[in-house]
Amino acid sequence: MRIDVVTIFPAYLDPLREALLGRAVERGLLEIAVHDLRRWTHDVHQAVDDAPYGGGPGMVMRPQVWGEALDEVLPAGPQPARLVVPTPAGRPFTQTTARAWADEQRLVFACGRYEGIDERVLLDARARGIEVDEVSIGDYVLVGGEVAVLVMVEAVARLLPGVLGNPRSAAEDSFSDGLLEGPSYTRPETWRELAVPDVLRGGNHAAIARWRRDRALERTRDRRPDLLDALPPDALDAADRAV
Ligand SMILES: CN1CCCC[C@@H]1Cn1ccc2ccc(-c3n[nH]c(N)c3C#N)cc21
Repeated sequence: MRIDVVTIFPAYLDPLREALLGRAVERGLLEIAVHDLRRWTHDVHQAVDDAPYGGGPGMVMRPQVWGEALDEVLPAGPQPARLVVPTPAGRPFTQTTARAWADEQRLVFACGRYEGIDERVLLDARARGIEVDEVSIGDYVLVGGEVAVLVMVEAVARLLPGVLGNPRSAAEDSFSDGLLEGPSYTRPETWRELAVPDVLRGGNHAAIARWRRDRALERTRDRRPDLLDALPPDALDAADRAV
């Protein structure tokens, strides 16, 4: 997979060079290119924004600059690509989204700032046959799209073959079965007079699996009952329903 990110703050994306993702890039498991949007300005001030038509607070990002940038970074043509535009007005970005995008050959992220990007940029991309997803990482307001891109790139990249040391991690993590993950423990057996639950030290794998499922069901019911409601009818067996 190749990932391109267009932004006026390239340094915001430096964390993509660190740790797990940095190693995955070094190993050639994915490519990441970050582009400074000001590269496609032509004026001495490198202006990327202008006042909004219709008035209102703040500024809007200019279509000309974004159009030239995306013409170069995301040329229409045979190679399928998906343009992702983070916005608080977007559809929710979920683990399901991450899984779907993990199958893409190319993802291009357009990081807006100010009040956002002129709508015609998205209309033009769609008119050129490019898939455009406007997505939000949560119901709160950020200052720009860069942090959302860090979140989404990590969520997608960790699903790519070979990126995680143990492929079971991605298969078994939170949301994989529609539930939140339960509590985890490691050594020592007792810490500040708090003991690891006996079942986890007992070696009975069936009992451990049952205990973990019960804790995941309890936590999901307590913190995210909406996830329980969204499960398919046959997702919970009698033992689950007794929790
Ligand atoms: C505040 N300011 C005026 C109101 C509109 C948004 C704007 C700031 N802003 C500009 C570009 C941009 C992109 C994403 C987000 C964003 N916020 N919250 C999310 N879950 C986001 C995502 N994903 C915010 C952005």
